[in-house]
Amino acid sequence: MGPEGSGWARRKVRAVVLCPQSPRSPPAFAHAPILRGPDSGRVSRPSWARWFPGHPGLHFPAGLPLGWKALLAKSEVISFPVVQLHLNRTAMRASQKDFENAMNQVKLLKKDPGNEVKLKLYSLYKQATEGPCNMPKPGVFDLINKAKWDAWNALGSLPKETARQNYVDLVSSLSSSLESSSQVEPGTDRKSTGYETLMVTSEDGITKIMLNRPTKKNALNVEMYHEIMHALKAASKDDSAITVLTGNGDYYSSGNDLTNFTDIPPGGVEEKAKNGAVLLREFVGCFIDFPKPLIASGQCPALGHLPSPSLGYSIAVYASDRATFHTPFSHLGQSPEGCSSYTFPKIMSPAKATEMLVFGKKLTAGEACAQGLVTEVFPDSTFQKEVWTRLKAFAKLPPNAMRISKEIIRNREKEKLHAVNAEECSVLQGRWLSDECMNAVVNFLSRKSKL
Ligand SMILES: CCCCC/C=C/C(=O)SCCNC(=O)CCNC(=O)[C@H](O)C(C)(C)COP(=O)(O)OP(=O)(O)OC[C@H]1O[C@@H](n2cnc3c(N)ncnc32)[C@H](O)[C@@H]1OP(=O)(O)O
Repeated sequence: MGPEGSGWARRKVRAVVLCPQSPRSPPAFAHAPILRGPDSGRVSRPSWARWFPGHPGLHFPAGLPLGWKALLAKSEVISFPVVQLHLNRTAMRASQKDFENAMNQVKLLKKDPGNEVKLKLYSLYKQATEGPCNMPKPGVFDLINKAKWDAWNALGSLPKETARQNYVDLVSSLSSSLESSSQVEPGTDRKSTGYETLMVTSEDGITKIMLNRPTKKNALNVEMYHEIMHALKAASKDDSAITVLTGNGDYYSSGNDLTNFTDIPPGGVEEKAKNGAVLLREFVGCFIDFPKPLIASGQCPALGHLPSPSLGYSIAVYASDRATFHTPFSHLGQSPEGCSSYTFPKIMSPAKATEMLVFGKKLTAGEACAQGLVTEVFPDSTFQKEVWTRLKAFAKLPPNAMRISKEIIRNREKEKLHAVNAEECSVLQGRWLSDECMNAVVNFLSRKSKL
């Protein structure tokens, strides 16, 4: 079926990829060339699409290793429909109808999302409907209109369709975070800090960093990696006593966003793998160096690599009896990261760590607690109440004493952890260039596999 076929129109859209090079950079798709979609007018084309063969004007990038070339060439012959399907689904973006639905959803929000979010909604709405800011700048004393103008103007030349998609995504995350009371922890809507992929709040001596891409199961796209690092650095300097890491929605996290693999820079996949290793090393380094008590609070399944740093370096891990812990590195043709190759065998036992890290065994919260990875498990129904009562009590303890105690517990290991992190990232850099990894990613993206 061709791109204009009705099957295309009915398929769901996949996430588009962000570019890893610059911290807090705008999404790569904001600058991508344009394709025409069946029901959404002009839609941006994912930058990775040009590396897939079989489409007019698509070619192999310079520096593509033989293994990948062979695989891509093979997919041209035997799996062309898969690649075609994926391109099409990605190319389709939020339709006018999705946008209108989102506008109606905003009116139905039961809680005020706060001024910062409202400004974001306003600016995305204006950009989506009128394009770049076209109003004269209000005077300095016209505070409200000036704030609105600033927010809209800050979107620069973001394409209308990207603004429309971002608006729909934002409303969707707001709906799930503000409306789902069982998932929302105290303090969630008190302070929004302008992050795209996180909700960060600070209250009662506790800074809470909540992963906030519930529709993508909190998969870590490149922006989220940078935002988590930014939030951790800010939390290490703020006046809170403890920091809590948690996830919004029905997954704590689904690990690395596998679409990260599809945004190939001009230097080819080798440059991509190198950038990924640099990013991961810096990301894990932030956890190693984080000076305050860090508590991971997981009510839901955690998958992939966020569990590794969270489990390895948190001073405490609280889980509900619904949570599971899964590090399926081999399934994805990858290898352990987040220092899990060092911390897991120490915390659990080499044999149990092998089951988890090599064979990808998924642990229930109870099993993870019995293995020492999780501090305590609570019933799902009372999880939030019990954990937050405890956290609030911890946050009243003298902060300097807690910081110094953490330091003395962890500092002897710091150098070792940084060395392990560097080694793991270097091994992973090689794995990302392997056919095993490429196959696993293609299988997920083409919907042939899930974990
Ligand atoms: C800097 C580099 C670091 C490298 C080291 C990292 C290693 C890892 O993290 S390994 C782990 C990678 N993660 C995965 O392989 C998980 C893949 N996801 C799944 O298997 C499933 O999505 C699921 C089991 C997590 C949930 O299944 P289900 O409840 O059926 O939900 P959907 O599959 O429909 O997911 C909804 C939506 O979210 C997208 N999504 C989920 N996880 C990811 C992901 N990791 N990467 C990209 N996208 C993800 C999924 O594609 C769906 O999107 P839409 O189709 O657009 O609705």
